[in-house]
Amino acid sequence: MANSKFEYVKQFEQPDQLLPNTWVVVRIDGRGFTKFSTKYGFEKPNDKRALDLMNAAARAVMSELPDITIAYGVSDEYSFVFQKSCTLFERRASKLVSTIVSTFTAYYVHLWTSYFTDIPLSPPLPSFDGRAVCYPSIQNLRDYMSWRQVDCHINNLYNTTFWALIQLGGMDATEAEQSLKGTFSADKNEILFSKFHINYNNEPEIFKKGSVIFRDYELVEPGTHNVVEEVEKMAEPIQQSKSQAEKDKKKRAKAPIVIEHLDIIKDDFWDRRPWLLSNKPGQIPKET
Ligand SMILES: Nc1nc2c(ncn2[C@@H]2O[C@H](COP(=O)(O)OP(=O)(O)OP(=O)(O)O)[C@@H](O)[C@H]2O)c(=O)[nH]1
Ligand SMILES: [Mg+2]
Ligand SMILES: [Mg+2]
Repeated sequence: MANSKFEYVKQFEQPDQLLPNTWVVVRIDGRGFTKFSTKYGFEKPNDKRALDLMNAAARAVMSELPDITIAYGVSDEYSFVFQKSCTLFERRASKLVSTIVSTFTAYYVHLWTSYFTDIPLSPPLPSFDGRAVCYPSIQNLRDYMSWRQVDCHINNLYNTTFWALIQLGGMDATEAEQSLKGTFSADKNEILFSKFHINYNNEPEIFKKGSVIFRDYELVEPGTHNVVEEVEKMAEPIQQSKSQAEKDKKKRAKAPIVIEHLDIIKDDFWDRRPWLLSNKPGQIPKET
C-alpha cells in the first residue's frame, strides 16, 4: 500500500532503546500518596492492607511479564528488575515503563476491594509514575536494591518512633519531630524501648525489610555453587536461539512467584538464588 502524505510524521519519533546487556530497573511510585493515604485512612505509620495490595499488584505484573526476574517494594513504590538479556519491546524505555505502570495501576484498582473491603475507591483515582534505569554490573544492581532496602529501614525506624511519640506519648507532630532531631538509629531504638517498651527488632518483617518478589526454584546451599537442574535448564547463554529463549520464557512463566520479607543487602539472599542474576548455569556470577 502506498504511503500517505502524512507518513513523514513518523520521523519525529525519537529512539529510546535502553543499553543492551544491562539490568533494566523500572521503578514506579504512587503519585501524591501522602494525600491518598490520608483520604483512605491508612494506618500510621504502616498500613498492612496497603502494603499487601501493592504486593498483589506487583505479583500480577510479574506473572504477566516473565522477563522480570525480581521486584522490591516499600511504601508506595516498587522496583522491577528485567533480566540482562531481556529483549522485550526491543528494550524501548517508553514501552517498558508504560506497560509496567499501566499494568500495575490496573491491578491496584482492580484488587482494591479485596484489601479495603469497606472503602470504595473514588476519584481522584490512584496513579503511579515510572522511570527506567540501566545497571551494567551485578554490583551496581545489588547496590541499587540495597539502597532501596536501606531507605526502607531508615524511614521505617523514623516513622515507627515518630508515631509512637504521638500515638503513645501524646506529643503533637512538631514536638515529635523536635525530639527526633539529630538522633541516630541507636537513639530511636532506645526511645522506643525505654519509653514504650517496644523492641524494634520485633516489629513485623514486612515493615522493617519491605517486600521482595521473585520466581522460586530450589534453594542452593551457600558456598556450593551447585545449581539445581531446573535452574540449569532455564539459565541462558548470552547469545541464545529464539526457540530456546521462548522455552525459557515459558519456564519462567510457570515458576511459582513468592513474596518474602528478607534481607537483600547481604550476600546470602543472592548466593542461594543464583538464577536471579546468572545467565550461566551452574555458577554464581561474581564480578565488580
Ligand atoms: N499512613 C500511611 N501512609 C503511607 C503508607 N505507605 C505510603 N504512605 C504515604 O505515602 C507517602 C509516600 O511518599 P512519597 O512517594 O515520597 O510522596 P508522595 O506523597 O507519594 O508524593 P510523590 O511521590 O512525589 O507524588 C508517604 O510519605 C506516606 O505519607 C502506609 O502504609 N501508611
Ligand atoms: Mg509517591
Ligand atoms: Mg514513594
